Amino acid sequence: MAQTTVGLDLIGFGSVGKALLPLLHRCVEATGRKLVVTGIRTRSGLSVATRDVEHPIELSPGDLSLPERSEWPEAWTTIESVEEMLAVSPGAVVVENSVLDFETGEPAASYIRAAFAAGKHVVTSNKGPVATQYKELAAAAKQAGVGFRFESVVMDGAPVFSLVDEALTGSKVVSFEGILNSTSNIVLCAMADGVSMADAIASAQAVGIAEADPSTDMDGWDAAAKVAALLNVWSPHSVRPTDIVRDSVAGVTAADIADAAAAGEVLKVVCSGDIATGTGSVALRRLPLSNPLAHVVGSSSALTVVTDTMGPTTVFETDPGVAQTAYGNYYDILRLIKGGML
Ligand SMILES: NC(=O)C1=CN([C@@H]2O[C@H](COP(=O)(O)OP(=O)(O)OC[C@H]3O[C@@H](n4cnc5c(N)ncnc54)[C@H](OP(=O)(O)O)[C@@H]3O)[C@@H](O)[C@H]2O)C=CC1
Ligand SMILES: N[C@@H](CC=O)C(=O)O
Repeated sequence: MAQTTVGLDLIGFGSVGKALLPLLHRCVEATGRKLVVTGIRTRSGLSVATRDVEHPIELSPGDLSLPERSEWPEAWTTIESVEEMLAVSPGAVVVENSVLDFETGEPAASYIRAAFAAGKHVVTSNKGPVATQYKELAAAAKQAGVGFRFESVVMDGAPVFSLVDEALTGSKVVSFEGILNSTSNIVLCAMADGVSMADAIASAQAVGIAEADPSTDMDGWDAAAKVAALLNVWSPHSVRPTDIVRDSVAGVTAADIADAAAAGEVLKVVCSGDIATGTGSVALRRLPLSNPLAHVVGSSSALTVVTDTMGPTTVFETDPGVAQTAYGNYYDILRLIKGGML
């Protein structure tokens, strides 16, 4: 019989992991199931698990810190590794929100494999595993009989994978094109308003949207990881971010932006992919104002998916922050519950 309370083991507890907590209470009304935290593993901060789903991990509301050790319920214990958390905790779902490694997808991909081996479902915002090892991970999840969901990997909580899976079910994707990296778009827009590149990067960091190393955004790797993830999920090909043709915005100057503006154009980083060939690119382009992508500003994103049934269908996401990424995690957990996996 389905458990009333569903435990979540959190790997990574940074901007996104923290933003997930305020959403958890909604689940009871949406599904009749209670979501609680049963473990948290970070690299250098919180590392704790409970042995009992009825004594979940509760953090101080203000600073999200743990209570003093002497006040811990008996069921709580410190953990030394992700593997130990998976073994100790009764959590049914692992929420993987550790940092992006666009070359190997590690260690996140290994954490996800360990979760599958422990019989746990996985939801993740981390592009690395989907961009580098998607087909292997999907096969491992299938073999273990658990769910593997990753809506936040592209465009945060906006429906991208579910658009094709659910709304456009029965359709085949032919190609896609869009603006998928918020940080570089924030920077290009701010520079057009006279802000320096360094200050613009700092503002993307301040809202928690830049990667841990912002050069991952500026050099196009985050966008290449998103293009690779879309190709891996929608095409028969297996690609990696390093296969995606990629431009950097690190060398863009105020003069480049002013030149484009003088010609009635806007500089944008445009991501595209072709399903038949499994090829993709992240290209710095001058777009005329007649192109709808020219009007995607700040952290906003847009993706046009061309399918064999509907032609182009476009999703716009306006001014997302980490709350929208966390919503993607929450959405994935709800889909596991509503799909009968939990
Ligand atoms: N922020 C956003 O808007 C979006 C983020 N994402 C993706 O979500 C993921 C999380 O992003 P965000 O929360 O912003 O990142 P943060 O940098 O804020 O947090 C990362 C967390 O991962 C932990 N961590 C790092 N390395 C390891 C490791 N080897 N093992 C276990 N934990 C580790 C960190 O621990 P410690 O603090 O101890 O170092 C920290 O708790 C990333 O993969 C990112 O690409 C996707 C869409 C949007
Ligand atoms: N660093 C990323 C965060 C979301 O994926 C971005 O800037 O788009």
